[in-house]
Amino acid sequence: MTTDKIIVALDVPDVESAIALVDKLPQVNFWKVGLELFTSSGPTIIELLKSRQKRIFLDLKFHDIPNTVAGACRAAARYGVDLLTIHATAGRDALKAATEAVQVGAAQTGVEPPKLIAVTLLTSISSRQLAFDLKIPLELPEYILEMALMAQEIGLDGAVCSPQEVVQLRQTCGDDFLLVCPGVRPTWADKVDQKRSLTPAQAIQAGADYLVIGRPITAAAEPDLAWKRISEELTTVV
Ligand SMILES: O=C(O)c1cc(=O)[nH]c(=O)n1[C@@H]1O[C@H](COP(=O)(O)O)[C@@H](O)[C@H]1O
Repeated sequence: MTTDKIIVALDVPDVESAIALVDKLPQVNFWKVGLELFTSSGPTIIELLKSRQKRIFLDLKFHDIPNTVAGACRAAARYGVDLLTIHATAGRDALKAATEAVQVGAAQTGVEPPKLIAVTLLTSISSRQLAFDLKIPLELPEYILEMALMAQEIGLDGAVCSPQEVVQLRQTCGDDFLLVCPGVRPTWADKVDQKRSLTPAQAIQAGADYLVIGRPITAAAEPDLAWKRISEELTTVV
């Protein structure tokens, strides 16, 4: 089912709000725990999601020296989550250390290692910001491709990119490389801080493996209605 490709971002301040949302949307099978929720509540939310048989994307976007990243990846992999993020800009050595560390961590608790995916360039960054603020001299699509190819060469399972880059990355990185896309906006939702977005139907059509959607659902007056509208949109995708 196409709705299995939607990961809903649990960007809420505490466990109580998170679980209220999870219970309000029983049809959602894949949830993302990110920096806000994990920083406020720690692994409790992981246990609660697991007890409800949910899949989990632990989005902690590690970005540090290889030794520190490896330690964090070992710890995260012990939880038995499905997806885990690291910034590609942590560099080649940190990415390599992370790929080894998730195997070690998972083996320590006898769980499946998470798919490790590299954030290529945050979807809140525009071409202009890439050039003028970050001083990256490459064109944005080329920069994203370089980040994804480095991650793939090192052995990561996939990349986080905006839906606008999916066609190019799919062509170059092939079908086995996971492409996880935030920055997804139905036509009726506000883009807010997302700079490189497409609609859910366009993102799936482009070839995204997963769509990460937060506020269009979680900040809606009626989250279940928002989910239903997105699910209906996706039924139009062939
Ligand atoms: O790694 C991510 O999930 C991520 C990467 C990125 O480049 N952009 C991005 O928005 N995200 C996450 O995706 C979610 C998007 O949320 P909404 O903008 O509310 O749909 C947030 O939880 C972000 O932390």
